[in-house]
Amino acid sequence: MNSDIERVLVSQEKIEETNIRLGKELTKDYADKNPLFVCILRGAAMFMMDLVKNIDIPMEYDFMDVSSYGGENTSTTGEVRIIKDLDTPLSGRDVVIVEDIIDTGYTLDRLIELFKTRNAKSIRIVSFLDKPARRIKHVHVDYVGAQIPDAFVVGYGMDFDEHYRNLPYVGVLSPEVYSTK
Ligand SMILES: O=P(O)(O)OC[C@H]1O[C@H](OP(=O)(O)OP(=O)(O)O)[C@H](O)[C@@H]1O
Ligand code: HPA
Ligand SMILES: [Mg+2]
Repeated sequence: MNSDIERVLVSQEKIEETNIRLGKELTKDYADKNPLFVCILRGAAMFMMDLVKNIDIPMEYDFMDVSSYGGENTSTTGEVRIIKDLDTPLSGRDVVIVEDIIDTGYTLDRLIELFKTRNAKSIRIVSFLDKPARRIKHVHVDYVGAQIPDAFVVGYGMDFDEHYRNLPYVGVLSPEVYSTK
């Protein structure tokens, strides 16, 4: 295990199981809807690619890049910047927003508001992780992989200062790593 990781929260095995479960639920709920899955870069990229392999219906996907946690920060600024917008029109579409983690809820709150103005037919959220203890903006998360305690986690797409995204599991980052920065 990476020495900067205090403990593993979601193992590779558990990740696989979770993606199979979520894929089945979404396959059932979106049959005949041709949903548009919207991956929120960069954190959700790894989850999205695993998830869609478990979805067995016609569907499309697109990517959007937004950011709120800058550089060496473990807390949000509350300001959500759009770095890359979608290429697909949302009007009349059944949209599924794919996130890696919901923390304060600012990112999702902003995205839901924006997608409503683009006349999406429906908007649902699938997030690999949910950290309810830190929620500021109340957003309803329709599909959740796992709830986690209030700790800064990395791996499986999630970063600290752009590192650790490639870890194949989710782990709690040792506080020494960011307190000595
Ligand atoms: O609920 P919130 O407090 O808004 O936090 C969740 C968001 O923060 C992280 O993204 P970040 O903005 O750090 O960018 P990244 O995905 O490129 O790492 C994470 O991937 C979520 O998108
Ligand atoms: O715990 C976290 N880890 C990485 N990125 C994040 N963005 C919000 N919360 C987190
Ligand atoms: Mg993100």
